[in-house]
Amino acid sequence: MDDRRESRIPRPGVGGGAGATTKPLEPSKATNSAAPTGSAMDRKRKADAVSDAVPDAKRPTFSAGQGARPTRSNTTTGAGGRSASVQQATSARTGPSQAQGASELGPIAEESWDDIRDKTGQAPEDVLSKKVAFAKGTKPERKVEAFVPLVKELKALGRHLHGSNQRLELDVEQWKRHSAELSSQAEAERHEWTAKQAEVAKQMQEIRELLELQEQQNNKLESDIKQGAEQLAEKEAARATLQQRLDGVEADLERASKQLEERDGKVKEMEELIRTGQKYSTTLQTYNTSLQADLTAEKTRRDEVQRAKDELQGQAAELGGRVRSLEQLLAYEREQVEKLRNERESATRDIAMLRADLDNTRQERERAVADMTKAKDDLDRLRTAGGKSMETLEALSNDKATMEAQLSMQQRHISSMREELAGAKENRAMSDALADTRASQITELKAQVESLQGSLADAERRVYEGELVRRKLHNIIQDLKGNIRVYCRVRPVSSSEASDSAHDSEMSLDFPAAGDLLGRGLTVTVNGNLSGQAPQKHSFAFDRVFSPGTTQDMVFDELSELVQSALDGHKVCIFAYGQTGSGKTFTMLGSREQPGVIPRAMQQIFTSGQKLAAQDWQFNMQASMLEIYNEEIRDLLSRRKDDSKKHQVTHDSNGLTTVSDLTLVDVNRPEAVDQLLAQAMDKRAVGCTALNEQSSRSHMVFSMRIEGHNTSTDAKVCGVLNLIDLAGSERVKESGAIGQRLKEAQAINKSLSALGDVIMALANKQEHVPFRNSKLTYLLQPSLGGDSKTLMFLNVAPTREFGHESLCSLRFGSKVNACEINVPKKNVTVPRG
Ligand SMILES: Nc1ncnc2c1ncn2[C@@H]1O[C@H](COP(=O)(O)OP(=O)(O)OP(=O)(O)O)[C@@H](O)[C@H]1O
Repeated sequence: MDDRRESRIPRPGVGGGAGATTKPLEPSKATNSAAPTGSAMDRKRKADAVSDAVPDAKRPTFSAGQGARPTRSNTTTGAGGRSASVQQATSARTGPSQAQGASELGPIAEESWDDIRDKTGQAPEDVLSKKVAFAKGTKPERKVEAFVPLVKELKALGRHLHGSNQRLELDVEQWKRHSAELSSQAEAERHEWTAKQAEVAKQMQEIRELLELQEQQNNKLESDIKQGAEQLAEKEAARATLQQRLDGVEADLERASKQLEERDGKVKEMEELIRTGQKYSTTLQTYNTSLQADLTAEKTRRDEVQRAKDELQGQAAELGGRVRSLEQLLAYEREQVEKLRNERESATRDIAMLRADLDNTRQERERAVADMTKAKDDLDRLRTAGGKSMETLEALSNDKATMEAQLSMQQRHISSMREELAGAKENRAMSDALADTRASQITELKAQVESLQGSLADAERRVYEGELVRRKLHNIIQDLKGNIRVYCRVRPVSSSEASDSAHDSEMSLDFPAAGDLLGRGLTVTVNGNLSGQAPQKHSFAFDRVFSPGTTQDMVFDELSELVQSALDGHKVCIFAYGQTGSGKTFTMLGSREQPGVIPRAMQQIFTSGQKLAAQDWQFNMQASMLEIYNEEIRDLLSRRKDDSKKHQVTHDSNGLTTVSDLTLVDVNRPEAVDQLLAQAMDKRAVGCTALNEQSSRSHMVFSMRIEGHNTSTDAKVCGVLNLIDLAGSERVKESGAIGQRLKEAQAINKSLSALGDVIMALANKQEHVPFRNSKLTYLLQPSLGGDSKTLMFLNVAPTREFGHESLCSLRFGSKVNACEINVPKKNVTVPRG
């Protein structure tokens, strides 16, 4: 493009007319072209400087950078030529005037300024400033002569200047033409440029758009890359965390395996636990499939267990009977053996006597035989002597006959004795055999008795285990159902009720003696409202029913697992509800001789905590105690005398409750809790009512926060145990309350009624549950509507006198039992690393 433009630019100079074209001018060439002009040209230009000064300055100058414009060096390139042409042109145009001047001045006018300058080396200024001085008396012709060279010079200079002027005018014209040409070219080029610019602008726009697109894509790519990098970093972090966890798990595994090695002795126990856990997990899986089916299955199983239990108990009773009859048989057999042994001994004695008799008889016989032989000998001697008298012979014959009779008698006797002896021997053999048989029978019976005793123990153990399984399954079902558990406890008839005829001490409650509802059901009989109306029976079933004979120990046994779960990180809430004087305080606090749930729970928590220390668990426990009296919270552990502070209840998102400005005491042994309880009981509002000498006039809340940390696994648990003794509901009319007592009773009844409303709303699954209607319900909110394991003791008085109150309480208990709360949740943190 530049080349094209340069080629169109006219170049003034020698042979260069207005339309003449020149070769494109390259800066290097332009510079080089100036060089060969040599110093002579430079000198000439210097000499021209004065004459050319003005016109040259007015001439357009070009620079190589402007392309089309010839540079000064360009003009220099053709300087010689241009000067010559200008001179020629000038001389051609100025010819007449010069000729005219020559004609006036004669030969003076023929010399040109260039010649003068070359000859004299003068500059125009030198000529113009020349002064001519004459000595006095110089002749005018001399003076004229003196002026002639100066005039010549001045004329030559004048011509030169005129020529220069004409040359300049020519140049100006040329330049004007050239300029017009250039302008049109420039205009064309400008159009071209504008079009090209537009095109370029369009292209630029396109490029810009492309760039923007590219930019957007780049940005997108960058953000993708950034995102990818972030994801990568996240993944890397996750991987690192997982690696850490893996390392941690590996370390844990290593530690665990070491611990396993160390705790080899506990393996059996753990295996047992694992087996039980597997059993539970199988059962739980079954339960998860269908709770209802599981419930039925559980009922069936429980029935089966119950049947099995009954059967086993029957078997046990039967086995016991059999054992007893076998023992009797054994005693009889022993007697028989003893008898036979005696008989055998007497037979042995008889045989010895018979043997002695036999020996005697044998000796007598031998003697008789000897006598007979002697008599025979005598007879023979007498016969031989022939002379013996007939009398002697007869006498001898008689003797012989007698002796023979004696002999045969003795022989008979001997044979009978022999028979007797054989019989006795037989008897003895028989009794020996019988004794052996009896002895083996006795051994067999003994083995039987032992095995029966074993199976009896086994059956008893199975019954016990079945009962344990039943209870555990029941607990699991309760947890799965998320119900509030209800244990009903009936207190015994008090001595005053029994002795005072003013009281109707007849029992209003019955308990099933066998069957499915054994230990779970009860029936209340209430007198008809109208006189003559028959008493009415109402049956109820709860998670557990404790009849009046149940000891504190037995009651606690039933809830110790629940208490234990507070150590495992659960929130546990146990509260006692019932009419005044029904045994709530006795159940929760008890007496020194018969401690209740709170002291026993503390004992268990501390003992279990100590046991768990062997497995590297450390526990930190904090207790607080408050009472809600006339709808105001009071700190029972505050040591301030005038504790008029207003306490506010707040619940956090984890369901943990905080009461502002409440005294928290670190406890690490049960005795410390005993002291706190004693201190709190001193402060608690208690009064005497017509129905209870030591009636609690406030709701008392004992709260213990248990934080556990396993130093080897870094696992953490945070459990809460809330144990609450509510004030008793009462009929104001019957309690005889007036004044302050009346106000207290009204506040108590109001808050209990608010509790009833909350329970109803929960049971009916209402959207709004009015927890905020009383301090008590607001405080219990996480236990009633949250994820606590909650148990309510329903305390009931046993006699007909309180039949109606008992019926109300039992109905309320049924409602509570049907209340569903969230499934209890453990608050456990297991380390990630
Ligand atoms: N299971 C029980 N065995 C023996 N005595 C009991 C039993 N339950 C309650 N009692 C006795 O009955 C009386 C009233 O019991 P308690 O004070 O515990 O009732 P309460 O429900 O707390 O009454 P209130 O609501 O008025 O405070 C007490 O003397 C207590 O010792």
